[in-house]
Amino acid sequence: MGVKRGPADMDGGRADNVNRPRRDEGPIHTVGEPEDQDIDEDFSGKLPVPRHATMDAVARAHNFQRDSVSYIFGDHDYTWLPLKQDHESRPLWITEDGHIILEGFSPIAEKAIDFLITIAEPVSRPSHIHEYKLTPYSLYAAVSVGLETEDIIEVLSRLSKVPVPESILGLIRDCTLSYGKVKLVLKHNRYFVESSHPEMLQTLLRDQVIKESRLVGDEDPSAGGALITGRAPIGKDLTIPGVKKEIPDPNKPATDKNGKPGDEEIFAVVGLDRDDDDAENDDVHSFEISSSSVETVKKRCNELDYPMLEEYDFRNDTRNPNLDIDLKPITVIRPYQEKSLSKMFGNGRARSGIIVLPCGAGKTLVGITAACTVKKSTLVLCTSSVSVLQWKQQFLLWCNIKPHQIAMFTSDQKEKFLGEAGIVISTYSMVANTRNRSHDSKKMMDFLRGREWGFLLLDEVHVVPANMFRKVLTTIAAHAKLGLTATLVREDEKIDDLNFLIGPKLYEANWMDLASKGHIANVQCAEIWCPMTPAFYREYLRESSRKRTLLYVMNPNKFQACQYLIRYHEERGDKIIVFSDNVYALVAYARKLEKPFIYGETSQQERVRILQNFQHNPQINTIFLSKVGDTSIDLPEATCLIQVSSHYGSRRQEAQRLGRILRAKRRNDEGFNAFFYSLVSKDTTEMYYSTKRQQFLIDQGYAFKVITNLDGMDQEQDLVYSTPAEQLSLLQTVLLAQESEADLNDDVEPDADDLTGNTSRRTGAGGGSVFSHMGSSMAGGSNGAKRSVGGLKSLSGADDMAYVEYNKPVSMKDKDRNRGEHHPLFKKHWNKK
Ligand SMILES: Nc1ncnc2c1ncn2[C@@H]1O[C@H](COP(=O)(O)OP(=O)(O)OP(=O)(O)O)[C@@H](O)[C@H]1O
Repeated sequence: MGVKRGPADMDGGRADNVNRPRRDEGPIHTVGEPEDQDIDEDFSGKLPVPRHATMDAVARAHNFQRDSVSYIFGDHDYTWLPLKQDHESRPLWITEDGHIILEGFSPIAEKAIDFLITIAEPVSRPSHIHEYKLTPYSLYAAVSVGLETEDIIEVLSRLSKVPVPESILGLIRDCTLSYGKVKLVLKHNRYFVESSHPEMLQTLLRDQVIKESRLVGDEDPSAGGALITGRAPIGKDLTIPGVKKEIPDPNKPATDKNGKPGDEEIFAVVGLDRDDDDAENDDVHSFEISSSSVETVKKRCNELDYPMLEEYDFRNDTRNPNLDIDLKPITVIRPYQEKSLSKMFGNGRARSGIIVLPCGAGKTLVGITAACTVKKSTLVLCTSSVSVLQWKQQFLLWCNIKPHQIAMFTSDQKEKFLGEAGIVISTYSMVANTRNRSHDSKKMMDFLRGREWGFLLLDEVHVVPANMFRKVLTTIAAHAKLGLTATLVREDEKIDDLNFLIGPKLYEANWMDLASKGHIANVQCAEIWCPMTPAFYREYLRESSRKRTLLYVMNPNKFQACQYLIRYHEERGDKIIVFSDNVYALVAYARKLEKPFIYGETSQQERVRILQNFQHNPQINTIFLSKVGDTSIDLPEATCLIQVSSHYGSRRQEAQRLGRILRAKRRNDEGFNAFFYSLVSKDTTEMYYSTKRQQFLIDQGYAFKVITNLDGMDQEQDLVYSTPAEQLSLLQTVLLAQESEADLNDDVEPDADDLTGNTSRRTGAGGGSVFSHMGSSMAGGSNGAKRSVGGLKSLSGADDMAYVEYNKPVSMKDKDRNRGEHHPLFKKHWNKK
């Protein structure tokens, strides 16, 4: 996807073109800017022929005339689609390949967004135009949260400016008709494939793979492998009380004459749940499978188009003892936290799946509230022992659990809870590790393995390798699983694995939406281009690739930009975190600028001392952190982040880093903005990586302003490395440094679990959004970067920038206005103020 390019970078001979980011790779591209000339020249007025031949044929059949901007859209020029007569009152287009383009400014956008995130994957959500994609998984997720085939089709038709293509209708029917009819149920520590449609089970059993996974004999030897038949569990009293479902008329406009939302009943299907009337009266049939083949069977069922739904009827589970746990009366969950949980507990049972919330939006409390709802023994798995401790503290903070009911299982602590039910918090590697277990660990594993867990809470699911999940899931028998993450992106493109290992994505919050409502901070993002000094650049062109990294990170102009930004923001009263993945640079910068720093080898005592000073001492306003600070450091005082070196093209790391300032305490102060700067050495490979890294955040609607010249820096006194002699001495030091100093993978927490593997050098293909590759004019203003000579004052909102619109202070009233109906399960925890 993206901007179509002319033959092989025709401007390759330009002097400033060394390692220039490709135009179609990211935000350093604004349609209409002089830099686009090469594209115009390339095409010399001729319009490119789309690669998608069928699409083109259809376009021709519709007498479609391409216009002067068609080339920007390439294959994604859908202007030929026949519009309905009253299209202006409808907010979206849907294409044959399942892309949905939504007008974010439509009066019914908010409701349409609720519907779309339930049925489709958000691809890109800048302020004015959103892009979504329908996929089989997103449709499974829609069914699993209660939507039905015809509801999806009808609402989509009502909202669409164009007729919903036949291929999409087919996709929706194929993916939704059989989904949810077959369930995976855990009973008495044994797994059963269950359905009220015996013919479906018979079909599955005709498959060789499933047949081989079946355990025959236990249930009734005389039946010779016949299905087990019983009554369906009754869950009716737990469903959301009657929202009347009326099938809406697809031809009725979505808004009324005044452009206001028309009849709201079309949206009633969102949040509506399958009623279990049918199931209640039905017999259910099942067969047993072995626990080791659960994953194989799930995968096979997906392939056979009978994806299994995992639900846990926890209220009717009398076998597993209840856990006396509830949120404290003072705990108040936020609207989006409630919404995400209502997707999980929609029909009074617990569905397994993944909830995606931005960094700092309170995933921990979502997990804890889910545990308080299930009220059965819970196992929480996180990525490091630091997080284990934090989870325990958060449980004790938010709910009434007694300390003896909550146990930790790490390399240092191997506790069991007292009583029949309780909570264990551990790390993925403690549970997945099979080698060299100590005696205590073995005993603890027997404890974990020997019981049924009501609830398995999986933190930071995006970082855990699929094979580690497999080990965990085959070792631990859990009824309901909830995965939590902020960034459902992986550079190794293994996200789909999570769908069948954990379950579908149940909910994904919109970052911009939460920022505009004051739940996370507004952030101004900027990429600062620091020219390499001639001497550094000469060596950069000459050196091997590893040394090159050191040269562009240690560029004296970058040092100066960093120093200047620190001064500027300290004077404004900001608290600043400077990130450097490269430890050599981290130490060099921090020492030169006389600031404290923390990296993998810093002792726990020293860390605590530095962090406490940063939080409470007005003299310590800047700290330097290596990647050990990417996650698990909660510093709500921080309001500015400067990145001097980062981990290649990792979109996830960029988002996690941004997360450090999203929780800023001052976020609700009038006009408050947090700042996120990436310092990038110009004309080096760093620019390419930087562009890749920003992709995820751009898809969330963040705008990266590219600043090519920091106003006022040339008049600044006492900047470091300001004389040629100092710069030369720095260059010599860098040239004498070991090549290994350029490594980014050697900085590990002493007790960290190596979960990530080495995905660092792999860079993902980006988010694949049509809009993220286009200029701000296309994406509604807030997407895409604008190259400009920027002053810092203008960055703080003085200029007419796209992101000024996020500066509005948010009153509590505004926040309250967005409340809808509450789910009965969480009503008592809902904001009582
Ligand atoms: N409902 C709430 N009421 C008050 N404070 C809340 C609520 N939800 C979350 N918080 C606070 O927000 C902050 C961020 O929460 P948390 O650490 O759970 O975020 P997170 O989503 O896990 O972030 P990350 O992905 O960066 O780890 C914490 O200080 C937490 O106490």
